[in-house]
Amino acid sequence: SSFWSGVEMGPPDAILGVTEAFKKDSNPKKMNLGVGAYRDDKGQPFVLPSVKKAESKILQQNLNKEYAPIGGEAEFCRLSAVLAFGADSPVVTEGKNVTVQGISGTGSLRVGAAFLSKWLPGNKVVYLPKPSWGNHTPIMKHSGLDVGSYRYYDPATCGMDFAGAVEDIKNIPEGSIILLHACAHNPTGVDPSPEQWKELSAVIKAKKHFPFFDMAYQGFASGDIDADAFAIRQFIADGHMVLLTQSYAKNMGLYGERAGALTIVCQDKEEAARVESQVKILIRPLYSNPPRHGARLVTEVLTDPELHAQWLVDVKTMADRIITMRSKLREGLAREGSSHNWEHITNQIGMFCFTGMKPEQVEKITKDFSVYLTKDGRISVAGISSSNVDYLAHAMHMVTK
Ligand SMILES: Cc1ncc(COP(=O)(O)O)c(CN[C@](O)(C(=O)O)[C@@H](O)C(=O)O)c1O
Repeated sequence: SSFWSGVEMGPPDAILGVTEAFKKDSNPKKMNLGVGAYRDDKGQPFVLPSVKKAESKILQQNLNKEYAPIGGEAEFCRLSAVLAFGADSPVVTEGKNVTVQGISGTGSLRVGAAFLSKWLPGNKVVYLPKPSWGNHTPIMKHSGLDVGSYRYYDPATCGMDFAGAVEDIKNIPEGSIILLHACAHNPTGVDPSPEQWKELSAVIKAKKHFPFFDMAYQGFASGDIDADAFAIRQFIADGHMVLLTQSYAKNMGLYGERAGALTIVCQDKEEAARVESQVKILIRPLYSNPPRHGARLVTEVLTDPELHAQWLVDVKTMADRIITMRSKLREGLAREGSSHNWEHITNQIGMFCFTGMKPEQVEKITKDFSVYLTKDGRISVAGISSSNVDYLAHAMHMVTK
């Protein structure tokens, strides 16, 4: 017998498994609305022009392939902190930030959670919004944290259950970890308003909770880098010490390059030095040091003024196309004669739309129309184009009428 005869077949990933099923479907009208990856209006992956130019500049520099430092290149880390907090933020100007390069958003979340699990003096339970990104729970559990939840989404309105969120956060044991999506909430596309962020900040502060921000979509939600960083900057202004993870998968299209960052805000440089030493001690046995190409691309784009300007255009182009597809889908459903209120399709923001379709309707739209999406009814709006939006509206109408 084999060593592995006891290994059972695991279930396909709830999100990435949808793409596997999509690839097996021979229907020419099939649509993949599963994984949160941007596609242009021809349904093709999009390498940002700013990134392409940065790449050719880098190749001409004949750089070597030496190991990066455990925490990644210092310049990449500095630029990531500036992007998130703003160049004039005291977090950056007073060196209160420990910022290391992570393996995109997922790797940054994993190291951040491991750090909290080992060093946070409070209640080592992280409370996720209900619902949250499917991978958050296993990432947190693998890091040694227990996982709880707080109300966030209201199925009745397909909007935010703000009163429920505040009440739950008030009742969570003092000094717990509250995970917050900085913008473009996944899977619901529902974000707090600026006023609601201010109230959440006050409640979290009053309860001495620890805010853990996951910012995987900065710039990608509204098309404005600074607008999408409102929440994180508000919490800093309100005096919170936060942990932040960033990803360049979406806003720079660096999905497969795995470029991301983890920041832990400290009270001063001395404390930052101690914290950084412990973060490196966690990284070394996990993957030793991060991949360099993606970090070099980010650094080139953010430091070359022409490329930085081009990048702002590129990220706004992506955000605007998604916003346009939301409107076209809603108009298409109205044209189909749907009697439902689909306002949430255009009220929600970012990569995803939480359609409100029930699991049996999701099953039917996949079986009858080869439209692929996750069981929770989430669709990646980026998978919609002007050539398939009417087909989708028809399919959604047929399974929801
Ligand atoms: C809230 C959130 N946080 C972190 C990540 C990690 O992203 P990365 O490690 O690639 O930087 C994602 C990506 N989530 C997906 O877009 C999605 O939900 O489809 C998809 O990329 C994924 O991996 O699931 C995310 O939605």
